Amino acid sequence: MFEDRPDREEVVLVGRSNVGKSTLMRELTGHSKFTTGQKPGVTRSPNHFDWVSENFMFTDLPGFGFMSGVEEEHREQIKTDLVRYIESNADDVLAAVLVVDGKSVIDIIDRHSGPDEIPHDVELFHFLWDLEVPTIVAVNKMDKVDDRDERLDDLCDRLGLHPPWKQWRETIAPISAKRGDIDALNEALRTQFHEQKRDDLLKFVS
Ligand SMILES: Nc1nc2c(ncn2[C@@H]2O[C@H](COP(=O)(O)OP(=O)(O)OP(=O)(O)O)[C@@H](O)[C@H]2O)c(=O)[nH]1
Repeated sequence: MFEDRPDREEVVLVGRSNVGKSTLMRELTGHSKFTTGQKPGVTRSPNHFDWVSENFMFTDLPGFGFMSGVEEEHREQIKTDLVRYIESNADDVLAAVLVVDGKSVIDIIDRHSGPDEIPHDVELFHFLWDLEVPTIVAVNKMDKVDDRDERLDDLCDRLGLHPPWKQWRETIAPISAKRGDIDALNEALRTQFHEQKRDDLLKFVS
């Protein structure tokens, strides 16, 4: 299990290994001390960092899904830990950012879809929604994608959101963390927070 969770509200980052979570964390927080690299599965335990302008922190949770050289049993353990972490902290989790690789996500989802199999990304997305954690899918590495709209519409379709993707801008955020192009994600986070604050206020007055 993960330990030492600071008592603060947080935005959690989840996603398969090598989708660019550490690169994105660096962009979001301005911190430079993240391990990035080609080796899948580099991130192993949660990293907590403050967002520059807001009073909450980002938590980078370990990579899950396919990790070469990591046994199935260990991968399952990582996934179980991730699920437990979110379940037990759901009240303090302001939002979740599910990071996917825009170039490969559709292929990966389609390869793992079957009568007895739900792809990890899709499973996690629904799991977060069921927990009522506002969830944003950060579609990273868009600099490598040519058919942008088509790809994003396909992703909506796989996640059970009606295309076109443009009507889901508070949920689908195409970005390129490596190029520092994360405006769509910042915008989606702001929208989610405003909606949440409004809901809290409505609860308060009703
Ligand atoms: N083309 C492109 N490459 C990117 C982008 N973001 C990250 N990368 C590259 O993707 C690779 C993985 O990035 P990381 O940030 O280490 O990925 P991670 O998800 O933290 O990986 P784990 O630690 O395994 O969970 C690195 O080679 C990055 O340079 C992007 O927006 N575009």
